[in-house]
Amino acid sequence: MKVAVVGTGYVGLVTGTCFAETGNTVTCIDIDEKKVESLNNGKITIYEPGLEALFERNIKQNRLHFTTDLKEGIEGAKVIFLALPTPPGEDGSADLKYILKVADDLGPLLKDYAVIVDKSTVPVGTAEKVTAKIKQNAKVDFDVVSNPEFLREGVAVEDFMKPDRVVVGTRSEKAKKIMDMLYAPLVRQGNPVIYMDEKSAELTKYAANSFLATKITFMNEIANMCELLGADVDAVRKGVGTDTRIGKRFLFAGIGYGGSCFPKDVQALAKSAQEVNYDFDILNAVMNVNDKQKTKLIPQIKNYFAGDLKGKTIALWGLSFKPYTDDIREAPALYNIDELVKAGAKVQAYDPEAMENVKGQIGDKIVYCDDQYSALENADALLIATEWPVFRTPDFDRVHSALKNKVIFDGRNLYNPDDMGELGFAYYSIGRTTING
Ligand SMILES: NC(=O)C1=CN([C@@H]2O[C@H](COP(=O)(O)OP(=O)(O)OC[C@H]3O[C@@H](n4cnc5c(N)ncnc54)[C@H](O)[C@@H]3O)[C@@H](O)[C@H]2O)C=CC1
Ligand SMILES: O=C(O)[C@H]1O[C@H](OP(=O)(O)OP(=O)(O)OC[C@H]2O[C@@H](n3ccc(=O)[nH]c3=O)[C@H](O)[C@@H]2O)[C@H](O)[C@@H](O)[C@@H]1O
Repeated sequence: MKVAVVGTGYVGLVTGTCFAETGNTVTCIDIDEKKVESLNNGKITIYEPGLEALFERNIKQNRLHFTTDLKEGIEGAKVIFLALPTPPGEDGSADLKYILKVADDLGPLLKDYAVIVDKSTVPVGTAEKVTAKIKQNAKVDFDVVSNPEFLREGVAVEDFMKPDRVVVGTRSEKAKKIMDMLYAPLVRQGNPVIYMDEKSAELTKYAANSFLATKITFMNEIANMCELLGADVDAVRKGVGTDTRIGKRFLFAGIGYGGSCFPKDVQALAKSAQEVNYDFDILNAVMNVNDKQKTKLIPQIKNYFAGDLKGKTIALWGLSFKPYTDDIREAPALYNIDELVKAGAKVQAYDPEAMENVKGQIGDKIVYCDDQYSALENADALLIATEWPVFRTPDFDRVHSALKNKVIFDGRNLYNPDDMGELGFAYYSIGRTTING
């Protein structure tokens, strides 16, 4: 099948590459000329494990193409995905300007029936809006389908190729048949394509992300209680997670959720609720708790240094919002950097993949180090913000001898507190015993 993907970012590039891998001929379209030039030169534009090999293979086999020209890109396409940004607008609601602009552009360009697919995360009613926009100028029949994406960055290829489920919102039998054909290779192992109306599909995406953000936040509050009551959040996590009604995943306490989606989608759902005069109280609490949680270790760091961080150097391990990605959108690390620098500290950071992106965003506000140990040179303390595997079993002797004060503030609960005590560290983590050193 011929497929077009408009917007070649995280979701668009993964969608395009994976559908090429299942035999379709795919053209990805983007307005970012530099991005398209790089992709056309065979240079992948995002770090995503496993994607590069598929990208290279499908380019070589002539199934994957890139262009900045929408008209050329959608030529002959039976399915046109919209994988465009939906950032928060000034009031927190999802800004649909990118989607509606492309919908406007698409109308006059359609030559034959096509299924236009909203892959972006969009509020309820967007499929209707996109339909109306395209209809203004379209001379042919078309359907607009909502097909939200549930992939996680860092495991995007696996999530895309073996989805738990695929949600498709459409009431058109014609569109349904085409979507069935496209997704058949991905749901072969028995995970379903769930069909529903467009509005329910749109809401499903916000419900899923908001529920997961709530689950994490609930555990973060339990962790905060653990600290006050002398309990251990890891034990509690195991104790509750083995109940299959609760499930083991997304119960890890830490310095809050970040990323390009949970923060914006929780906010957008809260805004949608407001628009229909509904007080979605839980979501407001989730946002408030997460805001506080991100910098939860800062008062403890300040306290350790008797309230004064002026002239102190803090080593920071991890900048991306989670491991296996170079994405720094809403990364808790950035909020901690702000607080530390504001308090007069110098930050020396290392991240396996995200340093270029951070440099692009905050420049020389911090020092960028070649590896995790250089970040410790002359540092007064170590703060861990992202659970990259390389931080899990470091050479603790090296860490110990490099740090001026033998203290670790661990925002991702990487180590066992007792072990840290035995190794001679003071150790602060989330929802567990503090080792005062
Ligand atoms: N990043 C993720 O893990 C996930 C994101 N989503 C949703 O998918 C959507 C896209 O997200 P990302 O891929 O992360 O965004 P992104 O920002 O990485 O990529 C969007 C791309 O669209 C391009 N673009 C903007 N206007 C355009 C136009 N008129 N024509 C062609 N291209 C245009 C941009 O240049 C950019 O390359 C959002 O709604 C997001 O909420 C959903 C699931 C997962
Ligand atoms: O809509 C989206 O963009 C995507 O958002 C999330 O995926 P992603 O943001 O890539 O990453 P997650 O693995 O969900 O992690 C999000 C944040 O939650 C944090 N987290 C996650 C799990 C956990 O137990 N504890 C926890 O603090 C992570 O550190 C990270 O900051 C969802 O998991 C995807 O299903 C969804 O498609």
